Amino acid sequence: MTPRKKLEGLVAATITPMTPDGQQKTEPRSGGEFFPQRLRPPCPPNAERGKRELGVAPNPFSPAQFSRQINLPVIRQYVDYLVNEQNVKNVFVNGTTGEGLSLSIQERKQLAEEWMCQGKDKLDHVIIHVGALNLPECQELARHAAVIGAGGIAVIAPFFFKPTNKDELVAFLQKIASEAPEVPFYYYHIPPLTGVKIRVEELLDGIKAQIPNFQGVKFSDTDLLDLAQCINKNETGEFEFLYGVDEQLLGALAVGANGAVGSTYNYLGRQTNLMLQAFAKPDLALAQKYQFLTGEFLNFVIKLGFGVAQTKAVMTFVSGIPMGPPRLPLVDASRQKQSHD
Ligand SMILES: CC(=O)N[C@@H]([C@@H](O)[C@H](O)[C@H](O)CO)[C@@H](O)CC(=O)C(=O)O
Repeated sequence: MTPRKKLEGLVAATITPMTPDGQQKTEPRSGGEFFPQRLRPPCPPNAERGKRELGVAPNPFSPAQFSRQINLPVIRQYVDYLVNEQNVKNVFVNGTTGEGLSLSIQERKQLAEEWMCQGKDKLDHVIIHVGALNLPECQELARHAAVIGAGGIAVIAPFFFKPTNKDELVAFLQKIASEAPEVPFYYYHIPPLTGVKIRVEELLDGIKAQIPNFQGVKFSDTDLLDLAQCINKNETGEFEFLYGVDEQLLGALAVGANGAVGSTYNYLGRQTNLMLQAFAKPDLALAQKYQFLTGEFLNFVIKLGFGVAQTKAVMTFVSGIPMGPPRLPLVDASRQKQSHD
């Protein structure tokens, strides 16, 4: 087995492209030979995608509104854009930016497969978020991610019935991680959205004994003290800490974050890579300059109301790749603006 390349640097939190009219684009296109033949056919044309999801034939008469809204054919162009234009070679699929929790299980699998397929020989790491509100779905997605050869899986804390302490949270994560024991496992810490505020530093204690494939944390919180304490505990460097608040990445790098996962790396990847280079040099003044640029941009758009819908609009504008509208309950950025006017 070739040793795994360490996950560091930038990871784009991918957007899920959707068609404006709810119709799935079906034009056939070429794809790589990714999946082992015995498991599944390699990158079939999109018309066929979804018909053979783990052997389950979809009902052609069902209102497949939800699965038809995903614009799978643009993923290929998206991969090329990230790699060639933004110099970003890692992706985090089906997370917050990807509206993962608003997609059906089947859609999440299709997207994961598409990213694996189109990213073959182009991307370094494809991490699939497999978190959901119930264990069976998380486990199913974890097994699926393992079958398609994902470079890692990540899980958020469930946020309807919430774990109230570290043991409950670890027990939940363990049941998912053990379904894909060979796949590096990341805890996705995002308390502003989950409301689960269990400190990661606490969670790390003894984690390897319970989750042998535990690989690290996607840390999407502003609590840099918690992050710093995690990194301080990680003396041997066995875990990776990927920071998820793009506007203060430089602070996270200063306390030792290995890299970052975020929405802005879709279109500000090249610029943020320059910040990473300046920080590594070290040229702190230059690194600050880049961080301030991101901060100014985000400060401006956050005041106007910034979220996944706006990320889709910005990415469409910058890359020229049609990302489409978000799925309800999120609404199109232009409509959202109108309703606020
Ligand atoms: C709440 C949220 O969406 N946070 C973003 C950030 O990249 C965020 O968009 C950025 O820092 C701007 O505030 C990421 O942490 C989310 C993310 O990585 C994901 O899509 O899973």
